[in-house]
Amino acid sequence: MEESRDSRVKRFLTSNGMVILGFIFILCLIALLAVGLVQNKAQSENFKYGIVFDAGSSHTTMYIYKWSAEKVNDTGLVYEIEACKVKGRGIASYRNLQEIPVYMSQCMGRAKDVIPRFKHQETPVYLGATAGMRLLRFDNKELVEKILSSVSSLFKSYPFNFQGARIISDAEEGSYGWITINYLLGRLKEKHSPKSLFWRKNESQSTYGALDLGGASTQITFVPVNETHTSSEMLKHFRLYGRNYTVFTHSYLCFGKDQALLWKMARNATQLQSDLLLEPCFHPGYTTTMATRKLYGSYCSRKFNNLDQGDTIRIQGTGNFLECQRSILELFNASFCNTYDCVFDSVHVPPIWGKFGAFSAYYYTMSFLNLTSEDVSSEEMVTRKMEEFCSTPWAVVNTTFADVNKKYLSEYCFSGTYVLTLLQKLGFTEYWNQIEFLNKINGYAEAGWSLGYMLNLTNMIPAELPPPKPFSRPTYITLMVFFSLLLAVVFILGSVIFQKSSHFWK
Ligand SMILES: O=c1[nH]cnc2c1ncn2[C@@H]1O[C@H](COP(=O)(O)OP(=O)(O)O)[C@@H](O)[C@H]1O
Ligand SMILES: [Ca+2]
Repeated sequence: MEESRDSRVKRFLTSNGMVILGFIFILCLIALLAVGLVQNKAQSENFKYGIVFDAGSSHTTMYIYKWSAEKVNDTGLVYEIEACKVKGRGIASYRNLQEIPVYMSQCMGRAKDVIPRFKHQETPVYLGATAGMRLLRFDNKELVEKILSSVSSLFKSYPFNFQGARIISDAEEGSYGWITINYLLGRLKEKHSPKSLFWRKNESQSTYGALDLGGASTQITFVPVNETHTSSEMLKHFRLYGRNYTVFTHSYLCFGKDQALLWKMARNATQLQSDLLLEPCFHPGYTTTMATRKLYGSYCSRKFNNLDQGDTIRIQGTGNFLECQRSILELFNASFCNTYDCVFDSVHVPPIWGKFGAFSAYYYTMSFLNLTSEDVSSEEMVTRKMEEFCSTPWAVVNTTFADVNKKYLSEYCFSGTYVLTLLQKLGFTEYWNQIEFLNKINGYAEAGWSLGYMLNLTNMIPAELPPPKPFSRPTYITLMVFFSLLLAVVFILGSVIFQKSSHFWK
């Protein structure tokens, strides 16, 4: 009786001890998993940063990009955390070089605040200048060098890793814009299906063409269906994520919207008998004056210089869409064309096909005019809107859009008509519904050449596709948890059975 009570107590203690042990074992496993997860999360938060100054003809913008160091070779994972508009005009318009660092340093100060201090030294800074500086280079190479070296010495005085300030080429501007949008839209990398343990390729996705409209130049870049009839200078070859791409890219200097307007007005002003220019692309009732030095001062408008004119001309809007479009059409000289796929400026653009992303001033203009929606699927709809908008008196436009920047507002009739005409000339008449007007893509970053430029210079897009991991991260974690729990159950069961069997043998 005494003995049996003793053995019951012993058995009770042993079996409960096993339970407690098993419990501790499970707790340890859970703790291990939790530590593993937290550890991996901390690793993925090892971020990198990059700074690109887009020195356009009208203004400069500083973009700060951030990405996870772990996922460096994936696609669509870099995002823009800051877009700082540098105060003042484009860098090519400064004659007093002391002014440039004053404005630039405000954005550089912002970069110092936004990027953690311990990352400053490893963060690259690039400045790329576009058509404004290309135009200035025709007139004054020395001044171009001075501007770039003034910017460079400012950047060198900051704790970042300065990588250079230069004018990017036409082809770079077009190609990097194309890379940016296709990277952000996830069009460069084949997607793998996570449903299958065996990775398989989805059908290959086609890329988007890129349309960039600036103030001084405009670019079109896309993969042509057939490149055999295209001049090899306009074709660029890339190998990205294991695939070869041949893109057609062309930049039209002077066909940016600011230079086109100046050029058009200078052309019309040559026929003036007085100092009054009637301008159909401005709203009725809109008046302004312009220094002839400015009107004829650009490389693009200079050939119309009329020496007989005084210091200023008066400009008065008439708000006539048809007249406006007619005067814009005169800029597109097709006299060298001899085949159907030929457009302005004697450049042969291959036939348009596939989807296109239109950004920068294409987007700003069409978004103001409410013409970016998918419902606006034809050229006629845009034409009707422009006819109505251009004929609206300036007083009405001005009060309706009281909070819109006056310079942009006064030019939206011209800009909208110009966008319409330019797209017609590029061959989009039948393909209007193939165009998507893009600004910030999927919330990651603004469309433009600057992200593509940084991706290229930091080697973030590998030529070859990295071999895929056998399991996706969620599958990996699920399997780990499952096997750990199985292990625990087996261990506990084993212990219990062992315990029971040892009693049996006693
Ligand atoms: O809010 C806006 N509304 C209309 N146009 C804009 C707005 N913001 C910028 N722009 C225009 O976008 C264009 C940007 O051109 P950019 O300065 O990049 O020249 P580039 O690319 O030819 O060197 C300019 O024509 C500028 O006036
Ligand atoms: Ca630009």
